[in-house]
Amino acid sequence: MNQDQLKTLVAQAALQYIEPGQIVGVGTGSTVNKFIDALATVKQRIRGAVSSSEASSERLRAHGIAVLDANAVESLALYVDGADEIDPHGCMIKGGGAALTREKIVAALAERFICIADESKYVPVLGRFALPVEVIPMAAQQIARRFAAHGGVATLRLQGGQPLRTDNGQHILDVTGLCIDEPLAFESEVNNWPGVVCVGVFAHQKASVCLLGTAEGVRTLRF
Ligand SMILES: O=C(CO)[C@H](O)[C@H](O)COP(=O)(O)O
Repeated sequence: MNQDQLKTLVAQAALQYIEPGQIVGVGTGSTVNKFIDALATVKQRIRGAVSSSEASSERLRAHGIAVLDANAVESLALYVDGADEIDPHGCMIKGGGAALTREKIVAALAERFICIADESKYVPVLGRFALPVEVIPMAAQQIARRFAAHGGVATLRLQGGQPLRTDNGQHILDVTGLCIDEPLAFESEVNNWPGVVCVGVFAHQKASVCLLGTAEGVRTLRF
C-alpha cells in the first residue's frame, strides 16, 4: 500500500469512534481531508463539526456538514486530526499545514484526540520534522535567536515568494535541528516566549489514540 492508501485506511478507521448525535472536532491536512470525505457518508448521524481551518470548513460545508463556531461548544467527545510526527507517548509535532493554533484550540475542547497517521509519522523522538511555530511577525527574529540557542535553525515559511499568512494573519517559522526529548517542558518553555502564538508541539494536547496505517493494516496505539 502506498502512503495515500494508508491515509485512506486510517481515515475510514476513525469512523468507528463516531457516535450518534455527536459534534466532531475536525483537524486539517491531507489525511483529515480523507476523514472528512468518510465523515460525509455518516453525516446524517452527527450534529456537525468544529473545524480547525478555513480549508477544512470549506470541505465540510461542501459535503453538507454543518460547521459550528468553537465558542458555541463547551466540549467535544473527540477530535480527529493527523500529525507530522507522533512519538511512543502520543506527543506530536503538528502544523505542517499551518493550522496548528486552531488545531490546538479545538483539540483542547475535546475529551479524546484521535490521531490518524501513516506509519512514516511514527518516530522514537520528535524533531526530525521541522517544528512549525506560529509567531507575531514583529517577534520572528528574536524567536529565531532563541531557537538558535537550542541548536535550532528557524526559517520563515513562504508561500508564492511571500511570508505565508496563517488563517489568523500571522507567520510561521519552521525550525530544524531540534531534538525534542522532553516535549511537555519544551512546549511550555516556547509558549512563554513573547510573540509565540502557538508552538507545534502537542504534548499538553497529546493523542489519546493513534490509528497508524501500516502495510499490515491499521495498528491502534493507546496512550
Ligand atoms: O498539523 C497539520 C496541519 O497543520 C496536519 O495534521 C499535519 O501536517 C499532517 O498532515 P497530512 O495529513 O497532510 O500529512
